[in-house]
Amino acid sequence: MPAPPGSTPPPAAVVALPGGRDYAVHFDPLAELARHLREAGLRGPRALVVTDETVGPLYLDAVRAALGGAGWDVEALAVPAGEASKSVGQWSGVLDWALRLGVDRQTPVLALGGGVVGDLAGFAAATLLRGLPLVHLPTTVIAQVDSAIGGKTGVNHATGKNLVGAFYQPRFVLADPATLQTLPDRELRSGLAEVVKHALIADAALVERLERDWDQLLDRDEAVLGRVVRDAAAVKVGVVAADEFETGDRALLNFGHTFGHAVEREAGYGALTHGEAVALGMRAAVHLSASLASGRVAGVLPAPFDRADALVARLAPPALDAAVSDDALTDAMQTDKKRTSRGLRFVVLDDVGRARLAEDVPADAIAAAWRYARGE
Ligand SMILES: NC(=O)c1ccc[n+]([C@@H]2O[C@H](COP(=O)([O-])OP(=O)(O)OC[C@H]3O[C@@H](n4cnc5c(N)ncnc54)[C@H](O)[C@@H]3O)[C@@H](O)[C@H]2O)c1
Ligand SMILES: O=C(O)C(=O)C[C@@H](O)[C@H](O)[C@H](O)COP(=O)(O)O
Ligand SMILES: [Zn+2]
Repeated sequence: MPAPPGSTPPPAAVVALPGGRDYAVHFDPLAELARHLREAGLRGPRALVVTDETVGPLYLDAVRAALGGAGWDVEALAVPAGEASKSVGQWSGVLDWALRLGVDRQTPVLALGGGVVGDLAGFAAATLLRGLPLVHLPTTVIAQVDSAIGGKTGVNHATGKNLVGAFYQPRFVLADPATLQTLPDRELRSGLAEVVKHALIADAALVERLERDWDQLLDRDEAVLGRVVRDAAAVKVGVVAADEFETGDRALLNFGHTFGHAVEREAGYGALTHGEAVALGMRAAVHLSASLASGRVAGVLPAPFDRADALVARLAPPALDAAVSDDALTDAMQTDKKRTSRGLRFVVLDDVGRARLAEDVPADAIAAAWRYARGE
């Protein structure tokens, strides 16, 4: 939420990283972009904006206005909106465009949009001239609480989700809360899936507030949505600062994703939103958590998993396509990046607000989790 005139905006969250790579996550209007670039030591004068064909018409003028007066020379590229743009082909297209413009290592890449633009532009920034300065300007809930923070960049491959990419941290993140007001309802709900994920794995107090304030969130009450987005982003900031390269607890951010990424691949990238697939995946993962805690689970889940399940149900995940078999989905999970030589690893809940990794998960528990996600 923008700070009222005359008041001091709340301090930014800082992702603390070794090697002088700390960066801030600002919740501030896009109009403040030139100041944040200056304060981060970025001077240009040229800036490359990568956006998509939906977000560009909504917010590119605001970015141009913010930068134009401060002497920046802005070049912009809009890719088609949607998950299909997270492809090797689009990544290569961004490289072609940037190299044609004759960029140098002082040219920042500004990713204006949701997680698709952030992951794609971030990977282009990571690979152009072996690294151009990257700034995220996230405009979806998913991007403001999750994808713009933490440095995972990349694109999808037919073999699996996000299989081509790099860890590459931004110089800063500038999330304008006002941009969330133009999100379609489907995308708002989709973004709340990652919010619910952050709450379930690490923040029991946030679970309680989500349960209490859900209707106001769906109504986009600025104060309620603004606070929830900040708190969910804070979970990500903390996890990334503790484990940048996912050698330990960062894997917990993958709650619901082992199942969810398989759903995205089997449905065809873009058929479901990432958040919808993660919501379905969390339904399966909550069931798996209950199975591992209490053996075979029939009917209503035992406490505390019933509570986690009820929160996930508020996301109203779509039905899993009956034409896609559970075996196909289980096969698709084999490309998961958390896999080790011992097999798949799943993120499960021990309690609401507490998660862990589970190995050696029995095949029948996975099959039962898929059936539960289908509502069987
Ligand atoms: N890197 C990470 O850590 C990370 C974390 C979570 C998700 N992701 C990735 O992010 C992607 C999903 O992100 P997403 O949900 O933001 O998808 P997205 O970028 O496709 O955006 C969703 C839709 O909303 C539109 N849109 C964006 N901002 C808007 C606004 N303010 N007003 C109106 N329309 C707007 C977009 O054009 C698009 O059609 C997935 O590819 C997922 O794998 C990455
Ligand atoms: O930042 C992370 O770490 C996450 O796992 C966040 C996830 O929400 C996100 O979807 C991520 O891209 C998944 O990562 P992957 O390594 O499993 O592809
Ligand atoms: Zn995700």
